[in-house]
Amino acid sequence: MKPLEVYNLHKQYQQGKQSIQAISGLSLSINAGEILAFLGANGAGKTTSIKIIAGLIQPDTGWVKIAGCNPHTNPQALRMLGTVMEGSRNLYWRLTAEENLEYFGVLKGINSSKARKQALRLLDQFGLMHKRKAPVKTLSRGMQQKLSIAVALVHKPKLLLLDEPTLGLDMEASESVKALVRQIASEGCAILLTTHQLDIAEEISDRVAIIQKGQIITEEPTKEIIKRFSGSSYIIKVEGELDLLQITKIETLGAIVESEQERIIYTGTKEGLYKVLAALEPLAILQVNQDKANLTQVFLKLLKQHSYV
Ligand SMILES: Nc1ncnc2c1ncn2[C@@H]1O[C@H](COP(=O)(O)OP(=O)(O)OP(=O)(O)O)[C@@H](O)[C@H]1O
Repeated sequence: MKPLEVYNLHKQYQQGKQSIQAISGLSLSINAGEILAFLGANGAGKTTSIKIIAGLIQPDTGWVKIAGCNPHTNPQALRMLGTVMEGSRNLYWRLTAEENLEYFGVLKGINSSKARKQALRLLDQFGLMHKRKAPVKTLSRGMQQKLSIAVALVHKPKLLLLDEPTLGLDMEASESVKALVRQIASEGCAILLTTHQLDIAEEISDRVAIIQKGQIITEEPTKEIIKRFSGSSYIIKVEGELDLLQITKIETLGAIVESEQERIIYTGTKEGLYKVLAALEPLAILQVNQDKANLTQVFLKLLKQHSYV
């Protein structure tokens, strides 16, 4: 049974006389231990989808199952769900870090002695033990964010909805939250990550789903999508100067010599690349790098392609 299955969701909002189709036929699923980055431009339909998954709003048609339970018909589903939404922290500011964890644990249906044990385990795992007795309002933003995630995990959910986990955090806090997110996934929790920080999504997600105008336009493993969009250009650096004959030879093969940057660019097949490298002999080849796309480029290209469809 998958931690999350979403099938054919549709949702329309009514605004006066105008109807807005926020979601049209959205389906996706996440396996245990997997991080799915759910990406889309402003207004694409991410929040609406997440609110439906969290049982907060009803879809017009379609269904959601969290570990086999539908959150719209079976409240048990919410026991298997943890949510960290940006902007609305799931914490009580006057309570201490430990009290927050215990309180939310009990609220999610675990008994108080288990909640206490879980609280201590999470405080330790999240590096917050020294702030155990500190009221939340006195914690730094990074610590509050870590505690928010810990609180969402206190009842050991199968699925974690994580919205903008590193927004506004400094480098160190951001690194630590990223490592924790990966660790949580490696312990078996499925994570639905929404973020506009595409470098973070690229770094920590296993799979990417891109939504545009309420529809998924792409869903594939992060590494594969990057590979698919990475160019067939190679950047070659050699030791020493090229002579005129070599320059003519490699230019005939389609390479471009960028003398100022002391590099050669070749766009083409691997076989073509080998011919260029052979033409450079006897100079020593210092490096050959393939031009690699990043998720931001992929995302922008896909949105552009699909806006003409
Ligand atoms: N309560 C509402 N009433 C009317 N329209 C709404 C409502 N909530 C969202 N919408 C509209 O539905 C569409 C999808 O919005 P949604 O908030 O789901 O997008 P989003 O991808 O989360 O955007 P963002 O990245 O800006 O948060 C938008 O056109 C939005 O204006």
